[in-house]
Amino acid sequence: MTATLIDGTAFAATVREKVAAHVARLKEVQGVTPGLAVVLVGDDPASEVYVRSKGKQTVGVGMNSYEHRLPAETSETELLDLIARLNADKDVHGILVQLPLPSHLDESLVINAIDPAKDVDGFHISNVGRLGTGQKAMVPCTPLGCLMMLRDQLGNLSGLNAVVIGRSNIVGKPMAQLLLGDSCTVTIAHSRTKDLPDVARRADILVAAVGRPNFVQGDWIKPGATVIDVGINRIPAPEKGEGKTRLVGDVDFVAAREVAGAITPVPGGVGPMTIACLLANTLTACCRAHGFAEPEGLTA
Ligand SMILES: NC(=O)C1=CN([C@@H]2O[C@H](COP(=O)(O)OP(=O)(O)OC[C@H]3O[C@@H](n4cnc5c(N)ncnc54)[C@H](OP(=O)(O)O)[C@@H]3O)[C@@H](O)[C@H]2O)C=CC1
Ligand SMILES: Nc1nc(=O)c2c([nH]1)NC[C@@H]1CN(c3ccc(C(=O)N[C@@H](CCC(=O)O)C(=O)O)cc3)C=[N+]21
Repeated sequence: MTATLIDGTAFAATVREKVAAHVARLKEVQGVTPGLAVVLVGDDPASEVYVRSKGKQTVGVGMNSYEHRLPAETSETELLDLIARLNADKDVHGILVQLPLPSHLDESLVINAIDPAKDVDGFHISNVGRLGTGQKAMVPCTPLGCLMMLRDQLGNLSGLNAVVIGRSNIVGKPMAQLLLGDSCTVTIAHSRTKDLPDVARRADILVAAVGRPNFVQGDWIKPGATVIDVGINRIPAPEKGEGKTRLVGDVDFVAAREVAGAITPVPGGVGPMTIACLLANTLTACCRAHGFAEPEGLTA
């Protein structure tokens, strides 16, 4: 059996359409345009690409995009000053500080300086606590996108065994919280997990967020399982020419698609959904800030 491909590119386009329709209504009825500020410190080329793509898509759904590019040697005080200004700016409903930050800047300190109501990444300690206690939160974009695809694919997730490989604050942990929120039986695996292949084989839902190319093997997958590949790994692709690279996930896709029931590809899976969910979160933050009705189907 060959697995169903979960088309993240197409799904993300439907999310953006919903966001765009809601934004158009807000502008017409309320005279309010949601705004997203993205802050990039330094000139990491991969981050450059993502930030540009975010800016384009933000404008594409009718929202305002504010890009702030700061030099790598920006001081913590300068960055905190900018965040304070964005917190106070009523035209800015969402703030995203692109990670990783240069090593002289304290990531937790910077993230926790963002107004939690504008924290569209969902990384602020108050949003993390809210998610963990089942209170209304801003939910991290990547796990939110994964949850949307899982609900669409499987309907009700209740009672399913979910295994998340990876325990980072930005993907693994919030993913586990969301799956628990949908009443899955959740296991979080990581680099110290014993017998990882056996743990993975129990999963009806397997989420790989490891950061190692083709790490999850075909025979780690329970036949019929739904596999979500979060990994974005750039590897050499000499077949495309000297010095060329290509993107692969954390799952050995060719082997896995023969065993899984459904699987997300890389590229074209979780990545596009992450950006679509960032736009959805900005719209949600704008609606909450103004006391407007929230969009349906775009939150956890
Ligand atoms: N598609 C998207 O939108 C996004 C994709 N990503 C991608 O997802 C991947 C994960 O990102 P992120 O969570 O930030 O990564 P981190 O490096 O922060 O976390 C990786 C996790 O994988 C675990 N791990 C590493 N090696 C092994 C191993 N041999 N066996 C089991 N577990 C292991 C680590 O365990 P331990 O904690 O024990 O060290 C850690 O918990 C990356 O490829 C990243 O590029 C990230 C964000 C968004
Ligand atoms: N504060 C913050 N929030 C983030 O959400 C955040 C971040 N920092 N730092 C970096 C990671 C990574 N990330 C991705 C987003 C989109 C794609 C994406 O669209 N990928 C395309 C391919 C893009 C390409 O070709 O390079 C795909 O998978 O199809 C990938 C990765 C968000 N991150």
